[in-house]
Amino acid sequence: MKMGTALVYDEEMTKYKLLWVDPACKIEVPERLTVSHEALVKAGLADRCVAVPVREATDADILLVHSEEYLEAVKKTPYMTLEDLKEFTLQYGDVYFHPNIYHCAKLAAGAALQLVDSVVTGKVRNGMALVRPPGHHSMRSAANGFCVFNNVAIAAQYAKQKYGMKRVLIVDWDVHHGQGVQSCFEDDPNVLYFSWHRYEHQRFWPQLRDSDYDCVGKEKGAGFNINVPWNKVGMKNGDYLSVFCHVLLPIAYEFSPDLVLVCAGFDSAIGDPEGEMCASPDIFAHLTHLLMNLAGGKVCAVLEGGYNLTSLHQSVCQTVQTLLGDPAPRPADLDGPCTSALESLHCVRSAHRQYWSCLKHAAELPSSEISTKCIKLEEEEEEKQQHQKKEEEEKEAWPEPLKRLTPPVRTAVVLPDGVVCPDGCERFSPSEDLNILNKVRENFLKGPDDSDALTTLSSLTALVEKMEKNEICNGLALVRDVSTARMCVVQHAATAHRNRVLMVCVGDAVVPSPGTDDGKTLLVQFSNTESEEQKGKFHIPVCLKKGCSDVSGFTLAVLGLLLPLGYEYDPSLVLLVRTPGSGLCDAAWQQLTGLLQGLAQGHTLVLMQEGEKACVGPTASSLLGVAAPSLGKLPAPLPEDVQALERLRHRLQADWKLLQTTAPETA
Ligand SMILES: CC(O)(O)CCCCCNCCCN
Ligand SMILES: [Zn+2]
Repeated sequence: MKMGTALVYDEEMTKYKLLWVDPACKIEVPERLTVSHEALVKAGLADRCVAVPVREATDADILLVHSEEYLEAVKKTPYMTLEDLKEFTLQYGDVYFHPNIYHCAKLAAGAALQLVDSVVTGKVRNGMALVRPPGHHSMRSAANGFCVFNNVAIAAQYAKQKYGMKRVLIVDWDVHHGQGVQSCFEDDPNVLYFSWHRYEHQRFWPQLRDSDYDCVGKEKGAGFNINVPWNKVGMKNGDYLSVFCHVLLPIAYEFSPDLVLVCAGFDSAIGDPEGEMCASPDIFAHLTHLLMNLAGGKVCAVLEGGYNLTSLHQSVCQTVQTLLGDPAPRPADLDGPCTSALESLHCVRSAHRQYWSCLKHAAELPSSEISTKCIKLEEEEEEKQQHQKKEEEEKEAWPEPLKRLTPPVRTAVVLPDGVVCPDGCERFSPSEDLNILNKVRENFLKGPDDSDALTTLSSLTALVEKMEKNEICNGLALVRDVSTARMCVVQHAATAHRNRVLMVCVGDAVVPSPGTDDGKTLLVQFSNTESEEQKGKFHIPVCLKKGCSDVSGFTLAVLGLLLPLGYEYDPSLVLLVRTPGSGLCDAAWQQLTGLLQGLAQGHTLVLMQEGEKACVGPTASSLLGVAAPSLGKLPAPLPEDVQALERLRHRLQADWKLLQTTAPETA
């Protein structure tokens, strides 16, 4: 499977700027590109990428989205005087022209197409295009919001036309609504457009009614346009992750795209004067990671906005480093979604219930139609506070994202002699560490002669040690006795260090509750056996009617339950245990293994029964960072499973805030 990350950049795109006074446009400066590229170079990330040259988009490329008259009009701008340029600009909103902007706009669109070519032809796995002018606001016949040509919309049409891509997902995490993208694809069921954006009940630019959650697409495209309006500023990492886990990912997996395009705007990060949000730059490592198992990993990120030069370059680095396959940093102290975000979440899920089976049984909008439209009153008086907030914003400070050091060894394996070590992995040699051997001997060995158990268990203990020291990223062990191995790892990890271990068990073997409910271990078990006894906060049995053999139900449980739990729990180690009889297909297993690596800095330890030899290769592939195979278009999950998950989420959300999908009952 092809690895490699493309980086498309050319300094020519820095060679235009605002030539007159216009407060609305002064934030869109050439330095946005130079600081981003220089940061990638300084962090040693640019060198790790495959440099892909830009090209000019041709007329034919541009006409995939824009009208001839618009293109002909823009073609005249290089020859205009300053006065003509000002005149020409007046017909559009919040955008400026420059003698060289037409050239740069062709390069920006061409860069996106070069990126699509590199990814779709398999030259690289994924990539990022650092471009300006941005694109997602430009309309078929109009420039808008610093945008001239709609880079990502052109890329999507290009991918469909040139490569016969059936389904394209566009994720727009820029803090503004990409109305240009929405209008291009709103009746197209082959392009799923997702956007969140600062909205404040239509009071924030571009103040469009069509940016609200109830604009779901038109005619055949109904359901394929997802708008998540932020009606308050100050949204944080927990708000963003909730929307990914409870809206975007379930629908994206059901849609099963052949290609993922990202309108990668970073004005949704903390410090940005436009967004006024509070999400930290490292959240983009997680947002990127969560998309990387879709479309077989074919992810193309194209820069849109981002106006705080510090959070911009930090966010760009977080994104590119994740595309390169480096483990994401731990998501520090996540809060649950705020009330306003929950209202938006609830409204979006209700608006899309009828289109997506993953949402079919999402909480019904009460007859009072909790729309986010009626909360204007209280918003007015809060208006003033927001302005004071703006002043504070200037001094907004946030910690520099932690260095994401990649361990020297990516994947270590503990395998019986007869099993070959998968390519790219490193066989982990048994430990000679005496105190480990003695501890294992006295705690876990039954008979004295159990030498190969001693070898296995001491190797596992040593492996956990090396993961704790970040010398090894992740591991895989094929063991005779999974339950003893599991206890050995949990006991070592939990006592030896101030660890939290997330244990995910897949299969029907009954797993005893972890010793205590002290929170040192969170056990989530997927099976088809209904457990009668009431479990504590840290033991969550997920019962699916057909167990893990039903990919749709399993995927929904992973995305809407396991991931939010995992992010909120924020473990230092993920122990993924597969017991026989899980009925889980390889692709679903690899999706699970891939997604879980967003936690614990990628420290995932997979334990499998010796009999599961056939699963070693696929598991190793995911642990090495290769994207999991696509699950294909997911059929509807069993209604009883969706309802069971809703009930489980409802029961647990008091303890686990990231499981919430509706606002607490307003008094
Ligand atoms: C690519 C992008 O979405 O970031 C462009 C945003 C355009 C914002 C226009 N209004 C600016 C008002 C200045 N206070
Ligand atoms: Zn923006």
